[in-house]
This record gives sequence, structure tokens and C-alpha cells, in this order.
Amino acid sequence: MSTDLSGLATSGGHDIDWPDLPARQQPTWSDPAALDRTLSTLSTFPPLVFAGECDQLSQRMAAVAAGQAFTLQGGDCAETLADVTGPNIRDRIKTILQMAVVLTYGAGMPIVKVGRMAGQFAKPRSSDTETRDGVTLPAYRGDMVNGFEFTPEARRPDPERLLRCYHASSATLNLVRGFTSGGFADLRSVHAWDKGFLTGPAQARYEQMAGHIDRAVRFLEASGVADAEEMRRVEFYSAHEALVLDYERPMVRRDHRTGLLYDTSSHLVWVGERTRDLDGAHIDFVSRIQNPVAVKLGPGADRDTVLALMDRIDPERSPGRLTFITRMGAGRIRDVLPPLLTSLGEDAHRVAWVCDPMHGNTFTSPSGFKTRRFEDVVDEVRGFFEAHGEAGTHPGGIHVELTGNDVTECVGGTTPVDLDDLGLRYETLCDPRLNHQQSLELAFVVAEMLERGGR
Ligand SMILES: O=C[C@H](O)[C@H](O)COP(=O)(O)O
Ligand SMILES: C=C(OP(=O)(O)O)C(=O)O
Ligand SMILES: [Mn+2]
Repeated sequence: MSTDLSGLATSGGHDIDWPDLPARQQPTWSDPAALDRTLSTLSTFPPLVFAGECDQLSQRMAAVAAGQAFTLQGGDCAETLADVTGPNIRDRIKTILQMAVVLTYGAGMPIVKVGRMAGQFAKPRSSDTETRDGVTLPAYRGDMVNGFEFTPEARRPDPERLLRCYHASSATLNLVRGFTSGGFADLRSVHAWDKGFLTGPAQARYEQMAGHIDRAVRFLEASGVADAEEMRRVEFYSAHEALVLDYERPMVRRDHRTGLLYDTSSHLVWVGERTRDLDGAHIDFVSRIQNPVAVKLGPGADRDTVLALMDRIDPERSPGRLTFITRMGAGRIRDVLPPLLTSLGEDAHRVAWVCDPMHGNTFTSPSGFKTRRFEDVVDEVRGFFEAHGEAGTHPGGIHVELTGNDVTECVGGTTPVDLDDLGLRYETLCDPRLNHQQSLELAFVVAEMLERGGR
């Protein structure tokens, strides 16, 4: 196939002659005719985001790269169709907004808020299959591909799911836009926000901070400096892993203003640790779109690979275009990240650096639950700040798996979830998430790191 995109039709990315490159972690759909129909349909659906919004996020990420802003990226490991409900979306948004307020207050700099949501429906897996009691079936790859239920019917990849995930993403984004522009996120209600499951020291700290913010807001209003309309709304962006190319490619549109290509499934998309091969289809895909793009880097990422990723995705070295999300593990980050950053020289200052303190810290509990320790999560973020302090680069943000619900998936925190508690409310279908309380606690710890300039 040719790589020439000049003959692109305007209907959607399904018509683009995408180069035929190896693509890891793709579903093996069983019905090619059904797939083709789905791709055509998806190509005609309205974009979920507007190119101008993506450009605005690129500008925000440029501020992050320059050390003038910090980004908070969070949400489920795997969104599910069943969990696309008003209360779930509200509580996740509320958690992210509360964390953002804590961080803004501590850091005194803008927080770029990004939800791992409205498209985070597909998962790369370590194994293609899962075996239970001697029965082997295809692994669950996220609701965009197959069902979680352990039956041959559910586990069969079904292209119709691409359309269901598009609609679920559309509904999610619609409510998110409502919440973030319709008054729910009004800074003047920071105190009134239901505190959810907060208890103990985190609740006391939140109350105290909200009291300070209330006073500051009243002061600004009384002095006539604060713009009431501005306080009512927050900027909020969507992001997910661009994993299933049969979803991402048909969502590509040419921006009618500039003629440039955007993946309109989300404001930002990232390429995961398992699919970031330099010569693979995923890196090729993100190199062709104008959205801000992120790439995950595990502990094995070396200087040459990182530079080659920059050359492919961001040859101009435009700040805001490319973000590296490091997920090294608490035990490795202090050894691995400082030399990597230093070895990149000036180039390390041209991208944004974000810490994912989740994916390098996963283990299986004696009772068989995939989990993470809150203290390891905090320790990796601390190591991230230390590494950037050593290298003279900017620690630009955190990327976390979280939920607004009171689940018991990660252990630790000040109202601790113990290893024995994991079975109480273990609801994730993939990786363990911080619950509402643990998320807020993390925000307070990171705010302190930011206040102290990373120490
Ligand atoms: O979310 C990340 C990956 O999809 C996940 O960690 C893979 O998990 P697995 O090792 O259970 O397949
Ligand atoms: C798959 C994920 O991460 P990684 O690519 O870093 O393993 C994820 O973010 O859920
Ligand atoms: Mn995950």
C-alpha cells in the first residue's frame, strides 16, 4: 500500500490509504464484512472533538513542557460500557477536579486537566489467552473488542463494539462538557462539593484548603477582580490509548480550516509501552495526526529509542506536540530516569514529562488480586521529581488510574485498604485504581512536592 495521503476523501480516515505496517495487540475480528461495514459507518460519524480544541491542548502542554503548568491525567484503566452512568462520570470528574484544586493551590500554577475517559475502552494484554479451570479463551481486551464474561461468545471480538464505544464516548464527553461548563465545576462551590468518601486527615486537609479558597474567592469577587463567568467553567480534555487502529483510523478527519489530519476520537492520544515499536503502525499513526501525542516509556527505554521517537513524532521539536509518560517502577526510577534525561541534552527540554506511577508497581496479592501499593505510587512520583531535579528538567505532571468510587483495588493510604480487604470492592476489569480517598491523598502529597520545588 502506498503512504501517499494526498488523495484523502473528506468523509473520514477509513478512506486513507494507511501504510501496511506491523501492528501489535490488534483484535482478530471474526467477520471481515461486518468489520468493513463498521469502519465505513464510523467514518461518517461526527467527530467527538474539534481540531481547535486539540490545538489548545497542544498549547497547554507546551506550557507544561516549559515548566509553567502541571498536568493531571486520570481515569479508569479500562472504561466499561456498563459503567457509563451519570453518577460514575460525575464522581470521576469530581475526583479529578478536587485533585486539580489541591494541586493548583499547592503549586500556584495552572493545572492542565485530562481525563483518561471517553475512549479508554481497549487494553493491550500480556497474554492473548486466559485459562480458567482448564478452559482457554481469548483474553479480555476491553469493551471495545470483546466481553469480560468468561464464555466463548463474550470473548469473541465483535466489530459492532467499535460503534457502541463511539456512542458511549460521545455520551461521556457530552456530560463532561456539561459538568465542566455548566456550573458543577464552579470554584465557588469547592467547599460545597460533596466530599464523597473522604474521611480522617484527608478530609480535614481538604476542608481547610477549601476554606482558604472560599476566602480568596470572596476577596477577589469583592474587589471586582474575579470574572464570575470564568470561575464557573474549567478546561477539561479527553485522552485514551490509541490502541485499536480500527477505531482510531476511521475517526481521523481533515480539519476544514487547515487541511491537516486530526484523530477526532479524543483531544490527546497516547501510544502504550507495548505498541511503541519505531517501525510499527501505532507510531506511524500518531506521527500523521496533529493532536498532542504521548508515548509511554518503561524502564527499558534508552536514549536512541527516545530520540528516534522524537524524530518520528516531533521532528520540529515543537513543545506541546509530544509528551513522554514514564512508568519505570518505584524501585527503578531513581536509577533509570536521571541518566536517560541527561543523555538527551537539550532535546529533553522540548517535550513534556509526565509520571505514570501505576504501571511499574503492579503485583499480585496472596489472594490473587492484581494490586498496587499506595506507598509505591507516592515513591515513584517522588523519584520522578528527584530525577528531574537532578537532570534540570521539568516534572510536568502525573498520569494515574483512578475512580471516584470507594473501591478496594490498591492497598495503603491513610484509611488503609489492607491486602485482606481487596475482595470487598474489587471492581476493575483490568488494572487496580486509586479510590477517591487515595486519589485526594496523592494530590496532597504531590502538591507538597510542587510547593517545595520537587523536594
Ligand atoms: O493497563 C495496562 C495493561 O493493559 C495491563 O497492565 C495488562 O495487564 P495484563 O498483564 O493483565 O495483561
Ligand atoms: C496499558 C497501559 O499502560 P502501559 O502501556 O504503560 O503498560 C495503561 O495505561 O493502561
Ligand atoms: Mn492500566
